[in-house]
Amino acid sequence: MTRSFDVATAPEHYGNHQLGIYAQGLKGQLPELPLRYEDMEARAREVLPPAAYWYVAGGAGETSMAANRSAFDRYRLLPRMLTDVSQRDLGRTVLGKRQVSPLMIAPLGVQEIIHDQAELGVARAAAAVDVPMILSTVSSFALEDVRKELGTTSGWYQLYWPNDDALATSLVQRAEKAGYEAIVVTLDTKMLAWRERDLDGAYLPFLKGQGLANYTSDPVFCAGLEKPPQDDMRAVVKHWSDVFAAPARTWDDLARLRDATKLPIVLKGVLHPEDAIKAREAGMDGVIVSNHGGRQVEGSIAAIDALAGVVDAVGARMDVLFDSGIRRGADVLKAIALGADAVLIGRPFAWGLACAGQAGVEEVLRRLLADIDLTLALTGNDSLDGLSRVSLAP
Ligand SMILES: Cc1cc2nc3c(=O)[nH]c(=O)nc-3n(C[C@H](O)[C@H](O)[C@H](O)COP(=O)(O)O)c2cc1C
Ligand SMILES: CC(C)CC(=O)C(=O)O
Repeated sequence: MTRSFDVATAPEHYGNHQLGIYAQGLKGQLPELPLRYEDMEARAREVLPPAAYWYVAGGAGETSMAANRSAFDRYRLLPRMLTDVSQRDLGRTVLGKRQVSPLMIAPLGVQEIIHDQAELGVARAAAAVDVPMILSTVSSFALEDVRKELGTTSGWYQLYWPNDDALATSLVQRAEKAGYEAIVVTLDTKMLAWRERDLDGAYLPFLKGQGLANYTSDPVFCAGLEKPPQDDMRAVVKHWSDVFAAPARTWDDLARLRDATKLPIVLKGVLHPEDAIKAREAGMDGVIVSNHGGRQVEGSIAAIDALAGVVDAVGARMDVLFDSGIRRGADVLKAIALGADAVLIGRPFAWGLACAGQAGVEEVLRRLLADIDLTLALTGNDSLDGLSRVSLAP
């Protein structure tokens, strides 16, 4: 068996020198990035303006966000002993392509509020560790520019499906032309939820024109403006808010989107098994089980609790990915044991970006990979593909 995550990419942290991790102290590698997730978030809170910090940290209320974490504790790994774990394989096959690990970068909008490098820095970090990146529609740099930074690493494009079909087609076809390998359509954000943290500070970065690079670089979007975007930002924001929300969309509309691109389409924000079946019937290639990190429906089911139901409904026929609450290696193993093909990393990389830009994101991903690998070995497994529900306590 070949080891697909090459630890040689992080020899000073890891590899066959695990004792070295402790001797050296990972903190010394990047002092501005604390090791524990909570400390990393606390450091990000110190460096970010309060409104930006809360935009990332906040949810629609607090309980679903908390449940995304506490629900993980109800699933417990059941380690096995005396198996040969000298060679380990962290690879996963997603949409028919082998990835070196199960990690993907989740689509996070307006990264310029976190760090000047924004999506360009994240793409460079993703490329350094070969973790595929999903780029948000509401990004701070145009999708073509971000794609270039990824080099040979896979990129997927996340579509916020506008109410204008011509604009949707234009965005999707630009993504296809730029070399993105799949389209992710986010379903759970037909409108922004009641988010007290942002309402409190009257903070919505898009209303200041942030995160609109994919729109202002789009010919169809610009055709709806009287002046070039740089000459009238207020008109850009007004037009954006007119096209962004599409509350009337239903499953029937997917056929037009399916016809607009040859790329595989993955629906993000699916929690109900019957919606996963509808996705399959509509010719979709995968679903992402997610509650948007607790940012949309306060009181919703914890995402990890929705995973097994969706896997049982469609897992044999389409890819099922997962996000919302992944913070450490054990979380990744649990999601895979429950049937996820891959997992998306959200807020952890945002804190890495806030604390140390590209280097911070890279470090977050490397640490997570090291933790996944160690947890895999210590549970007696030599490959993530070998995990199943028997890897969890009954
Ligand atoms: C600041 C922020 C911005 C986000 N922007 C988007 C977005 O543009 N498109 C999207 O599909 N999801 C977006 N999400 C949701 C993430 O893709 C992902 O579902 C979520 O972060 C998972 O939760 P976790 O980060 O707590 O693990 C955003 C999340 C955050 C925190
Ligand atoms: C434009 C948005 C709705 C961005 C987003 O997905 C989020 O803030 O959660």
